[in-house]
Amino acid sequence: MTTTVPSPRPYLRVLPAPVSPYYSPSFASTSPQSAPLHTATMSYQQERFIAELAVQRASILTQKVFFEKAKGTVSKDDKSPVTIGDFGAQALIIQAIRKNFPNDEVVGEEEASSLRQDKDLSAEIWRLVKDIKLDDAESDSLLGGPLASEESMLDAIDQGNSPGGPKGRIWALDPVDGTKGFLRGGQYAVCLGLIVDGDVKVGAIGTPNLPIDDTAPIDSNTGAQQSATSGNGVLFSAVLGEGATSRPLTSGVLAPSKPISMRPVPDITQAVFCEGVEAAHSSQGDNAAVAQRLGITNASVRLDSQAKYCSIARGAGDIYLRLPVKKDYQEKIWDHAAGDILVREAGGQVTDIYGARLDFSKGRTLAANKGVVAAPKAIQDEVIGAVKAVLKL
Ligand SMILES: Nc1ncnc2c1ncn2[C@@H]1O[C@H](COP(=O)(O)O)[C@@H](OP(=O)(O)O)[C@H]1O
Ligand SMILES: [Mg+2]
Repeated sequence: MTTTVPSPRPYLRVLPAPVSPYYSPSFASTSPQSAPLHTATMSYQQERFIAELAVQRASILTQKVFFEKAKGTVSKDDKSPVTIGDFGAQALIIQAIRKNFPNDEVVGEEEASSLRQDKDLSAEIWRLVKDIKLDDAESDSLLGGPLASEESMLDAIDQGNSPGGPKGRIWALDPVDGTKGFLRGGQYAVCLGLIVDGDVKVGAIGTPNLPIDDTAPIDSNTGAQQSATSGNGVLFSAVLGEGATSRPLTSGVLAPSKPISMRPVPDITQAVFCEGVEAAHSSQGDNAAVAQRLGITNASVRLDSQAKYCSIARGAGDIYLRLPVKKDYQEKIWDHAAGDILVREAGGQVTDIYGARLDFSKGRTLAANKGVVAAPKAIQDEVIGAVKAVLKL
């Protein structure tokens, strides 16, 4: 690295450096107006830091809801379950973005119209949201401190209404990705990505139910039987050109981070592939046919949410297959932005079924792509070849 690293500032709060040689602190400025830290090799550090803290704070809320029995489920128009976790986490994260990057737009999964109709649910979410804070006061105030009122919470949720597109700075936010896993008691993820002029630059993902140990093996039960004291929870992040990291989720200052990378796959038949739990979201039959064509004998690891991207990025799996079930389904940018940059910065490729990069410039959906295939760079072409053969592309 050739740039001068700015001296640590008072707001730069991470836990004490471990003995590990991997320690790499985040840098941020107190406000977007302060002296820019952006240099050729230090770009987006402030965005990464705020994204990590915001995801960490929202994860405190989702974990609280996760361990409560009644998750306040209502139905959206598309009948997918929405919980108080989704709404609360979206409000908290958008507040943090507005505080630090007031001119940025947000493409958020949720909108508050149904909440405005359901006063009881709105009040219940507000009771929860108003008490959520990082237990480090400085970190919390960097994110804007508590929201002022129930109305400001609803307004924050509605600020996730950007149409997206090819120009400007747009955050893609999935406050609780894998809602079905969340309700089932399995994997879910709090996901935030920054897209600049159509290209993902920053990603942060909180996975409260993944093991902290990057080398821990995963299987389809990973994340089941969570307890409030099981001590799991990981915060992943990446910046374009700066690599990918993981660190334990905490309830205050950021923990020290470690770099992560995909593992080499010298023999593709030994690869482990991940897919979604929900058969409606990707074709498990086609995924299996691709694996078979590649000679993979290991059973698939089924995980909800972008925990799949996280798992392959840290070498706990190798390939992520999301082959379409419905021809006309357009993947949503918030389901992939953070995972895309995480895997690419960990040494992988993320493409659609044709081998084309995901195109985040098309609005709220990946309108130019079909399905998702992610793998280490060295084997991506081989995987895409198998996908094309199976799908007869
Ligand atoms: N027919 C479909 N094909 C692909 N993805 C779909 C889908 N219907 C819903 N999804 C998306 O799949 C996401 C979950 O992915 P996965 O199955 O990998 O856990 C959902 O996110 P939410 O849970 O945030 O609503 C939702 O946006
Ligand atoms: Mg989602």
